[in-house]
Amino acid sequence: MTDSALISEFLAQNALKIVEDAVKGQKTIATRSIRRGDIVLSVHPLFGFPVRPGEEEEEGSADAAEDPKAPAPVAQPEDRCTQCFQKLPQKRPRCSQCHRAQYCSIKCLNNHWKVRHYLECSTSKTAVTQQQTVDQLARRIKPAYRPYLRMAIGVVSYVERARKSKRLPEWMKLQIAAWDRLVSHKNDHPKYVIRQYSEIADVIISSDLAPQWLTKDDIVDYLCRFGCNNFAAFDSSDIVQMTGHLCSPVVSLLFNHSCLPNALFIYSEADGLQIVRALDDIEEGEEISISYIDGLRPRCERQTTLQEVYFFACKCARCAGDNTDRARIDAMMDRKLNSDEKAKQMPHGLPTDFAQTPTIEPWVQYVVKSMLSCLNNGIAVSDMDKQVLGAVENLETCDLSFVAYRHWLECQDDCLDRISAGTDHMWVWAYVASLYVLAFYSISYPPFHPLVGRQSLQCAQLAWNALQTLESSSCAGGILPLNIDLVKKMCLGAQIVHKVSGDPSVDKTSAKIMLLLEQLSEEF
Ligand SMILES: C[S@@+](CC[C@H](N)C(=O)[O-])C[C@H]1O[C@@H](n2cnc3c(N)ncnc32)[C@H](O)[C@@H]1O
Repeated sequence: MTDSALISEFLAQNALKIVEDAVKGQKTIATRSIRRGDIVLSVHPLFGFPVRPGEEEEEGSADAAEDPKAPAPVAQPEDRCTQCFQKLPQKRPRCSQCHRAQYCSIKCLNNHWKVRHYLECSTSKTAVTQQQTVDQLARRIKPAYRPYLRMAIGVVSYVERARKSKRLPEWMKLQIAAWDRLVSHKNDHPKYVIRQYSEIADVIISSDLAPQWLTKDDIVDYLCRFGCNNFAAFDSSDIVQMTGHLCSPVVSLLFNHSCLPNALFIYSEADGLQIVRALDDIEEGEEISISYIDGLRPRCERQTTLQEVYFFACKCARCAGDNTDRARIDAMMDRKLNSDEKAKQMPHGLPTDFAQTPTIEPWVQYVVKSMLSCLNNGIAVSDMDKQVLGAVENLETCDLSFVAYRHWLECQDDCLDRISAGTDHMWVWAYVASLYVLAFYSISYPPFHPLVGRQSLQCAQLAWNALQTLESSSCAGGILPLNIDLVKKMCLGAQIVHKVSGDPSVDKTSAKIMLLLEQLSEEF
């Protein structure tokens, strides 16, 4: 089957269609209506590997490469599972053939073998030598670019395999066909990035890992493609902690970016699949989009990253500055604060008098309540705008800025630390801090984003703790910004949202809190 036929067949199987787009190159539309939470597609990434300590510095950092002639440092042991990228336990099964691949469980070992390791596993001696070569080569590259070197070597080995053998699994043929069609934006990358890519290319060419047919230009082109098409794998339980690097050309090829996307990609650790799920109902003919960056970032930051890394000016509804609540909030977050304003807007940290009744700014309460009631009723975000807009109208004059929000995030950590010290009212403050985060999440992410659900559940858990400690210290529940109905709604919100990410543990926890709240409300 030709490359085009492979891709067309995959699209047809998943009820998707690629169409040309004057601005974005091409885009993918649904050829059937898709329900919120449905899987749009799932595919094995072409290549992926866990993050390594010390290789996560910002791109362009001044960190120098190590002197390759210097004595080799004690080898940094891989501390993550080759399949799921989770931290390895003390007892870690290894592949009995190459002894190199390590896993957190026999299940991961078996899954990895069945899907790809049977193809790449070589004798223990060859595998160790190859790994040592890659590690040695990596020392000649700045830490931030080492994942690029590993990725280029990995992709080259798969392309080489495809050239030599026609008997590859279908998913791999599909991924390689898609890799060939990825945009590279070769002429758009800044000179200093191309210089780094050239250095990596030189290092690979000079090694015995480079096949004969590979030129330096090929490698630079591969690195450009990887630079604007790569994915991070996140821990599926919190979707925040980065666990690995993935190269999944099919997903890159198909989905454009939106700061308010209608789909989300997740790395499903158990089976090593990259899964794209609908975050909202998607109509037949509608474009399916994902977010390349964290939607929590303010508009100016998002636009800069999208321009510098992906080479386009984002004109999605959220960025276009239309008259919605989200656009207003973005405008507020973008506002440059002079130092006087900063001082005025910074909350002074958490009060030390914990017996004092905490206050939540009305707009935060309003945004949270509106969002949760929309979640409960399954209302679309466009209708939610009308409700939230009233609260957001006041934002321009409100004291809270993005700077303050960041500060609140720190306060939240601070709060959680202090909770362990055992002060009863700290739970209330932790709840307040987490409400601020929920308000920002609910205006920055699509309403059914798993992070919104997780945060709702955290608020509910903190509220439950607060209610309990207040009850035991005989404080009147009424004076608090704690309302049992609101907390129940949060649990429900969390349940609904988590149906989208398919995490059953959230359902269980929220059902338990709901039950406890029922008992508590009878006592009040
Ligand atoms: C991962 S590819 C997506 C597929 C791409 N549209 C194509 O035609 O091959 C990423 C590239 O698509 C384009 N792109 C993605 N989202 C876009 C958007 N919202 N607006 C304009 N261009 C976009 C940019 O050129 C970006 O570097």
